[in-house]
Amino acid sequence: MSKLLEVPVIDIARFRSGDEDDRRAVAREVDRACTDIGFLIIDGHGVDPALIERTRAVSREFFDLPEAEKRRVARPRVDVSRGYTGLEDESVARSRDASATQGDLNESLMIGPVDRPDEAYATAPAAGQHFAANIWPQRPAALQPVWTEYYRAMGDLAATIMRIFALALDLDEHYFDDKIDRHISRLRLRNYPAQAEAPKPGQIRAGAHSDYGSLTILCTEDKPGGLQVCNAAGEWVDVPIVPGTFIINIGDLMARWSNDRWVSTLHRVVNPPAGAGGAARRLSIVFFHNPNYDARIECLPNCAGDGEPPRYPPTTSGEHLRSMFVTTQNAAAGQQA
Ligand SMILES: O=C(O)CCC(=O)C(=O)O
Ligand SMILES: [Fe+2]
Repeated sequence: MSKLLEVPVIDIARFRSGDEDDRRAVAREVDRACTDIGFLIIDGHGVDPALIERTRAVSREFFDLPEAEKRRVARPRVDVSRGYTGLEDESVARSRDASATQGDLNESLMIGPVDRPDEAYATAPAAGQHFAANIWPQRPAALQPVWTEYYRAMGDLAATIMRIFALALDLDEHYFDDKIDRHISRLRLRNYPAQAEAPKPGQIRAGAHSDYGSLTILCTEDKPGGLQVCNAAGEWVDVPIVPGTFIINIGDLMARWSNDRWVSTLHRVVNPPAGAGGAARRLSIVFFHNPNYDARIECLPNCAGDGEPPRYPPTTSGEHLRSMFVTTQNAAAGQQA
């Protein structure tokens, strides 16, 4: 079978409520998408569209506030991935290429876990800053409750997807359950403003990068200047926007777990064409699902074999993520990690 070169749409309702054959059929489709392109679009996910709309509305309201007010909830340190990051303060491409210095043309606000596990676990030395307190803006007042609800909904959806992943990797469906039950995921809203001035040479909305964690759940909108992925033929292809769906991609930890059977694909967000005007403003709701900080990330038992040794040294979710967070921040460059 030739490789998929475009991102496929997969209906996961058949996994959520189907019989054994349906569930395995979904897992096979997902395995192919993760092997060939690392991205898929999911339909039939069961998330309430009204919750998505409310999340979008409160977030847009936040980004419309004056810059000085947004800076009041600024990200405090490079290793604390919470709060507001301004336009050009970050270069995600640096996660893969140390020489990439152009600031990304988006601003963002992010939170981490909204439900704290027991205190000893949350404050253990290995927990680092992964359970740092969230930094909530005062306005809009509805942002905290709405984002909290959205974060929980994404945690549940990610748990379902991780079960599909387990089946797709020929593991017990519940293999990942105890590795994600205290997940250190982040919810990040990215606002890509319309571009009144031409970007600098080489500067785009989000530079080429792969995501760092287990999987990402993206809800975006159909605007000029969108998401592209680099397929197995080395071509940048647009990810289609299908109303009512989420875009899912696997992150580096899933690639490491599967010993590169699955690909953590390079992707980027390109600029709108010159003259696109105000219509080019784009808002993405990005949920980065990350396993428990102490989850060991090492080649899965069935992903290595004769002639196929493990390609990566073992690490933990917490350590891998910390090292990626600190390499991509411009505003805080030079600050201690
Ligand atoms: O906004 C998008 O479409 C993608 C953003 C992204 O890749 C990221 O935040 O990691
Ligand atoms: Fe990304």
